[in-house]
Amino acid sequence: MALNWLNRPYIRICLSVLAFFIVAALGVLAISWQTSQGLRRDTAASLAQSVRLVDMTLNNASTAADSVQHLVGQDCDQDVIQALRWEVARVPNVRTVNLYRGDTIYCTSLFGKKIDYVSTDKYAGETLLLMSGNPVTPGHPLIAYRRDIKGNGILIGVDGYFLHNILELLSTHAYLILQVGDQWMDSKGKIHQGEGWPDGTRMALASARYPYNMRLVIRNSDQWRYVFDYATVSLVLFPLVSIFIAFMTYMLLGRVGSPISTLKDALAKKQFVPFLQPVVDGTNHRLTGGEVLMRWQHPQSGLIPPYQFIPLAEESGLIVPMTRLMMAQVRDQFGPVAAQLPDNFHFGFNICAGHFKDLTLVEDCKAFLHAFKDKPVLLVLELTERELIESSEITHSLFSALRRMGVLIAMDDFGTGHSSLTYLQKFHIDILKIDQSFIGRIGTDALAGHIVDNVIDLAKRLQMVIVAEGIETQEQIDYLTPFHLDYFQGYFFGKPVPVTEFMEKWLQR
Ligand SMILES: Nc1nc2c(ncn2[C@@H]2O[C@@H]3COP(=O)(O)O[C@H]4[C@@H](O)[C@H](n5cnc6c(=O)[nH]c(N)nc65)O[C@@H]4COP(=O)(O)O[C@H]3[C@H]2O)c(=O)[nH]1
Repeated sequence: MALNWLNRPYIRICLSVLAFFIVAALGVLAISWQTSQGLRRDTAASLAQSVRLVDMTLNNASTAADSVQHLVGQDCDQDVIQALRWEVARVPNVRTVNLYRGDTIYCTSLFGKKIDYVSTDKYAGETLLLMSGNPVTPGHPLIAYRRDIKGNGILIGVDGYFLHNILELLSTHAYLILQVGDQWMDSKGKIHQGEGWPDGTRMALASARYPYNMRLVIRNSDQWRYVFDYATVSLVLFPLVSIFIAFMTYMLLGRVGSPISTLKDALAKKQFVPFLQPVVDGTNHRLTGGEVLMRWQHPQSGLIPPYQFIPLAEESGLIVPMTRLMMAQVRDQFGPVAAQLPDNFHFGFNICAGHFKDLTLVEDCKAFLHAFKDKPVLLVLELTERELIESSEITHSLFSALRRMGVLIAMDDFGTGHSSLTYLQKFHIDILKIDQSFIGRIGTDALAGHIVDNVIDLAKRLQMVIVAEGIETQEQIDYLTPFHLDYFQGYFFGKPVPVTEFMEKWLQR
């Protein structure tokens, strides 16, 4: 019961929403950790790969330089020009091969003899220069490779197309650039000067062979693109898992948190079953009826006695449908074998104040008696003295309707409560059931015997049918016999048993 508050709708909704956000947050954390690790790994691999590919491209320039190195300082005759052109044709990625003296180019593969100025001081590490184009192909980027041999040397133009292809291919999840000195090329092949890279996490790798760096920037947009590309399943799965967990939380709180919901569930599954205890004639001890006592046939805990669930059932109002279930089960099981019941057999059902709120009780009693139309039985409704029924218009019309049908009313646990004579008369009580606590005192001491005598005496004066409950010993029977009570009930005659056992033991064949 202490956990009942968990069952309140808004608490259940709040906790379910909380469960949703906790699982979703864990999911977001897991996805972002997983993808950021993956992204770092992939971009580091791209960086290393880009350096390898740019090195390979520049190696071609170096190979071409090796081949024409012996021509450095020679005059620019046809053989030299031919040799330079031969390298352009032979070596991949190489666009031009030129010879220079000091700061002047004097022999080129493209134009043969040509005088042009070369700004040797702009070369990074005296080896590489990024250019956005040359006079022949302006706007077409290239990288110049220089090999200097004591003031003279070779300049090789490497096509920027290959380089920006490398950048483009390897920059799927980051902004990748090739940096030479203070110039850099982006993946579109555009040459920039100075800083100006986008914001984000930066990584860099320098070539071991040539004076350039590959740099990359992981932008926020890259992170998201990576998440959508590589964590699609998790992105779909985590919200679904979160919704499932929230749903389960809601359902479990509904069950675990509330014993009332557990009772409701048990009622829907018809786990409440009737047990019957015989009621015998006070003189000849022959079977005259049976009291229907409810048991909970729990799938895990086994048979649960009424004191563990009846109070909550009464408090929650569930006792009404539970009793209706008892009546229906007894009706359906005994109806077909009614012929085997002794004449005027009575069925006693425990009824609490909650039943007297509307007229469905009348309908239930009518249906019950109808099932025994070929071999009529008596129906006794037992009201406990501890919980008195309030007198109202509806209770009076209910009692009148019940009386018209021949239903008998018994006052259970007589002697323990506070029912007055007026009360007993107002509700037309037919039967008094002397509480077992009085019967249990028989033979214990002289004072106890005195109290029992008085209760029996009071019951007799009220001139009602009397039942002595809780008879367990022969001594109690011997004590009660001279009082000529109408009925006896107790373990001495029989304990409450399941319907089938009751039928086997007590019904005539
Ligand atoms: N020690 C001892 N006990 C004996 C003896 N003879 C009978 N009893 C027990 O006394 C109780 C008699 O029922 P109750 O006074 O109506 O008291 C019932 C009744 O108030 C309530 N109850 C049981 N079934 C229902 C039901 O269907 N509806 C409602 N509203 N209450 C029920 O639970 C109470 C307890 O039921 P049970 O545990 O079945 O306990 C039963 C029965 O097993 C005996 O010789 N010695």
